[in-house]
Amino acid sequence: MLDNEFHISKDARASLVSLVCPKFAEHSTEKDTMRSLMELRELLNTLGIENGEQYVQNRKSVDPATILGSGKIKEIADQAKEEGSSLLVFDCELTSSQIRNIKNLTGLSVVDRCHVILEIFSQHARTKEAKIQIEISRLQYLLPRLSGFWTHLSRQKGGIGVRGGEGEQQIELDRRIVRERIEFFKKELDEVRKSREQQKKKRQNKAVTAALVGYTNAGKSSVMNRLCGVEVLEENKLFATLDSTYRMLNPDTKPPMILIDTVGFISNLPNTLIDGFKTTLESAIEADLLIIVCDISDPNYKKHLEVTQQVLSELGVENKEQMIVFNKKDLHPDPLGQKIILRTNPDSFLVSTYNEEDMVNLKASIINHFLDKQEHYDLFVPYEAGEAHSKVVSKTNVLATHTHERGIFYRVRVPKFIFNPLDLNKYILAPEDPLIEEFINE
Ligand SMILES: Nc1nc2c(ncn2[C@@H]2O[C@H](COP(=O)(O)OP(=O)(O)OP(=O)(O)O)[C@@H](O)[C@H]2O)c(=O)[nH]1
Ligand SMILES: [Mg+2]
Repeated sequence: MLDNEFHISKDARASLVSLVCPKFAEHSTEKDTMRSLMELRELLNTLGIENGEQYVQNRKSVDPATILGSGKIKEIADQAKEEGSSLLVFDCELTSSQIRNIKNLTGLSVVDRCHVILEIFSQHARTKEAKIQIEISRLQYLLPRLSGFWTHLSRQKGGIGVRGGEGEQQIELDRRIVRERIEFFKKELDEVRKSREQQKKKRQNKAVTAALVGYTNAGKSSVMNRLCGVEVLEENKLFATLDSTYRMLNPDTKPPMILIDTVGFISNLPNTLIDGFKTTLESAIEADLLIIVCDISDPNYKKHLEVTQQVLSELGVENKEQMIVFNKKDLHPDPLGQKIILRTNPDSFLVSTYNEEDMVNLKASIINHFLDKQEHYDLFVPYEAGEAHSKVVSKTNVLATHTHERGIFYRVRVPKFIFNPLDLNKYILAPEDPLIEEFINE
């Protein structure tokens, strides 16, 4: 059930296939396998594909030709056909020859977890950059697997009975077309990036940014909507958000504070996608603060945090300042467990996006986090320095002012990178200046 562009058809009914094998990462115990299968079901639901039975085999080692033993595969195929499935979805990555072997054994369409994730990304991308980036990732994923899909394609095109040689030629042709398309999209991407770089430069040093990151469906977009009073798409679906969205968190501070909503993470994210998504996550790489949102009501929340840290370290930002927001506390009615979680995770908050007070407090904490990082300056600006007064008022956070017969005393808070170019250094009062004492004690 793949179309000519190798998209998975929504009309397909899918049967899920997996294994428990001590030597296979993420599938070494029954618990791991089941957790991952649950997630695969969610992924298929997100695609709108009906999912049927799941079939799991316990194995000492992986069969290199067909992952599970060929006898078991045939048995699964018979049952899958009986339940009306036309698609086998393997909850692991399959090579081209594995896809081909399993397809030849079963006569069913065969896709893997990576293909499903790519399909969702492909459907949910909104901006031009994300669309191009995902198409490149999808084509790069397809390229080495074309021969695996090909018998299927030939059948779809009414090509039953094509001779082996003809098939090989066709695959070569397909590969060339795909390679050319990858090149084409890469050039397009370069163009789009150039204009984004320009926008980035405009933004730089004009605002401080915090990026909401974390596992898919944790509630990142909901936090963004509540804190910034906007309406970004929030949905009970995996990967509802694919493009970074920037929204003003607080326009009244100097510089203004901006919150960024980003694409969610997931375990077993294929490498081709991580590379592709570095672009989408660049906003997180550039952000001054990472706010990790975690769904505390999910029994696998620890695993989700682990995956999040893993992806962050793959992006090279694991040492950036972090804050953890444990969300959906309304679905986790265990006060003792909540206390333990907060104590074991410093710099963390427990919230529900449905709770207004929680959102007010969280917003204040984020704003204070930035303000606390700013430098304090005590300035004395003579009345005649008209422009300096307007710079102080418009570019810094004024904490206190006192008028004097010769000028105005200002106690301000502002990041160094904003203060230095303002050329106000000459008005800074030395800490021992008696004027400070006079004003502060007033
Ligand atoms: N019960 C409960 N549900 C919540 C809470 N916060 C968010 N949700 C729900 O969780 C689902 C996912 O929320 P999103 O904000 O779309 O999650 P996300 O992290 O942006 O997800 P992706 O964009 O897919 O990565 C939605 O159905 C929200 O309504 C909460 O505090 N409590
Ligand atoms: Mg989202």
